[in-house]
Amino acid sequence: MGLLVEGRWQDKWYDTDKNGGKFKRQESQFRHTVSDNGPFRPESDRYHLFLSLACPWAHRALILRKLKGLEAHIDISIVSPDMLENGWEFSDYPGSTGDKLYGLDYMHQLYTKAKPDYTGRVTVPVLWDKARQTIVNNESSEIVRIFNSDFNTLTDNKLDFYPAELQPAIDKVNDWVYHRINNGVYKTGFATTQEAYEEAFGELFEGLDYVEQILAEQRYLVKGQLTEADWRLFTTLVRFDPVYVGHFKCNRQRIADYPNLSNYLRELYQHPGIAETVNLDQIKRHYYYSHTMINPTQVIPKGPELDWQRPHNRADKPI
Ligand SMILES: N[C@@H](CCC(=O)N[C@@H](CS)C(=O)NCC(=O)O)C(=O)O
Repeated sequence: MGLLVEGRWQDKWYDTDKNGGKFKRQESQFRHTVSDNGPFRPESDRYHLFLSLACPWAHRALILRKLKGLEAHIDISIVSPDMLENGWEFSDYPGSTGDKLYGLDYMHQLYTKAKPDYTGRVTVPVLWDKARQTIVNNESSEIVRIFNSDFNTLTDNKLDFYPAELQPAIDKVNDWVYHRINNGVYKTGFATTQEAYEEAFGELFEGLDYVEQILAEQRYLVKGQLTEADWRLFTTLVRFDPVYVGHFKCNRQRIADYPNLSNYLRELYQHPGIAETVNLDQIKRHYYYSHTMINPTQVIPKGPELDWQRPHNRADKPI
């Protein structure tokens, strides 16, 4: 685990000391978009997605690629689940691919290929442009939107997970789901003081309790329509019982203990194409093996037993 400073790799863990033990996530730095009139045009086989199957942020992008029929147009490279002193690396771990474009050993080499003096964290996902040999975007919330709409002329896939009329409602939900839940599990797990842990823990479970209430009344997070807000929540929910409960000490209760959330999780998991984007082995391996300051033995728990293929009751909801 580390970061690049003026293009040189440094092995350093997150510094929580200056924030009273609190984990603060950095802003992503490559923020271009794909459009008909900019430098990054929507073209088949021009872009490549670098991702980790373990990472919830990368998982959103993988899901949208699948749902929007982009697999034939945008190929992927999957890093190793192990993120240790060299950060994300490429290997032949089962389910990973190696770097299909350049045969690099480490993800940080891709960042310096794009920007030789880059300073910052080396994160996934990365949307890469093969034509210009640079990073288009490394912010998953934006990659999700690029996939949702910017390749429609190529795919003719009109599914819309961010429809104009629902955007204000989706933005509102995303905002608190991000702070309390998606990033909330990290704030809880990476806290290095009791106070910071308890604050994040409280906000996380308030957030989950609130979602449980919403899902008692409607099928999805925004007005009974499946949107990006649901996929963004899904990637955290699917990691919750196998990893966050134990590894990140998010243990007031499991998703399995929430009737609505657990049915909702199963519905999303059973959505066509989604189960194959979930690699539980890599998910568990990444967190338990890479975060050595939380789990120095690197022992990976065997459980829990999960059955997300069981029937769900979500079709009964009025909206
Ligand atoms: N805001 C970014 C965050 C991505 C992110 O933090 N990914 C994690 C993996 S789950 C990562 O690559 N961490 C490496 C690091 O922070 O050095 C996004 O959503 O794309």
